[in-house]
Amino acid sequence: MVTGTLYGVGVGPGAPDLVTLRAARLIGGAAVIAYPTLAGGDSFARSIVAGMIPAGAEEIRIDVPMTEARAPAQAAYDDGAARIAERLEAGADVVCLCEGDPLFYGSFMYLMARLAAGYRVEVVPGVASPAACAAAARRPLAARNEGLAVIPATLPEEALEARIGAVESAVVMKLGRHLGKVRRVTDRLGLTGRAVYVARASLPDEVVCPLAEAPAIAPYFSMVLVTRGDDPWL
Ligand SMILES: C[C@@]1(CC(=O)O)C2=NC(=C\c3[nH]c(c(CCC(=O)O)c3CC(=O)O)Cc3[nH]c(c(CC(=O)O)c3CCC(=O)O)/C=C3\N/C(=C\2)[C@@H](CCC(=O)O)[C@]3(C)CC(=O)O)/[C@H]1CCC(=O)O
Ligand SMILES: C[S@@+](CC[C@H](N)C(=O)[O-])C[C@H]1O[C@@H](n2cnc3c(N)ncnc32)[C@H](O)[C@@H]1O
Repeated sequence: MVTGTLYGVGVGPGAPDLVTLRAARLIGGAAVIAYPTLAGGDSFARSIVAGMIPAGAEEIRIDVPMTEARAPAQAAYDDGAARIAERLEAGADVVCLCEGDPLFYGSFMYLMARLAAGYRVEVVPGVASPAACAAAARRPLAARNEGLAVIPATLPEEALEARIGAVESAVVMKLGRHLGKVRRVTDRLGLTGRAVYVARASLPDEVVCPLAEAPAIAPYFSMVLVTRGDDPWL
């Protein structure tokens, strides 16, 4: 029997009308859908495309412990990949949902690493969150000869300072409880005044404000955009 195809489908940053036509077509025709969930809770990725999932589609929930320790998440991906492989072996295609873009800090890459040697894999890119945050803030990410660094706020404070201090423009992701640390760093670098905070871009409760006015603890789906020097796009 011919085995099924694994699709890694980006569903964008939150607004359902930022889902690509290709993603919508695959989700709308899916018999088996897989997605990551957090501590038994709901899936953000699934909520974005809930209106596109066919009634009666089989759903594979992969409960990923989002902890700093790698081993629990790895065990969850092992288990999820095994359940997906069963369906692929039976000839079914599996559509795996991923918030934003699947290969940009996305959970899908860990499933792909486990399944790509044995099965056909196709990846559908999605609107990645830095693009959505730049749009929300009406702020270019990079221009002309500028570089743009993508920096996780989960790094230790000294590493964060070295990296933000070394680049022209940065998007600092994964804020959550790390926001205070990021603000201390931009204060020391004299960049707080050039930094914008964006939370839940493209969703109805989106927030855009100067970093100085951001809450002390941010939601996980938020980031800071930093540019230094003169605005090169002027
Ligand atoms: C450890 C930690 C640090 C870090 O972010 O690196 C981390 N997630 C943390 C927190 C957290 N994550 C999420 C919320 C809910 C917010 C809410 O619902 O409001 C919260 C907040 C909370 O728990 O309170 C949701 C979430 N996370 C990812 C997706 C899927 C996606 O976006 O694709 C979704 C949406 C799922 C959905 O669709 O519903 C993906 C990833 N998150 C990872 C790690 C990697 C997986 C682990 C691994 O494989 O090791 C991976 C794959 C990215 C990677 O590999 O980098 C950090 C621990 C706490 C801390 O340190 O503050
Ligand atoms: C695990 S990464 C996933 C990134 C995703 N695959 C993408 O392409 O954007 C999660 C981080 O993406 C950022 N993020 C995702 N969606 C967002 C949104 N709608 N608004 C603001 N930040 C978002 C946040 O910094 C969050 O901590």
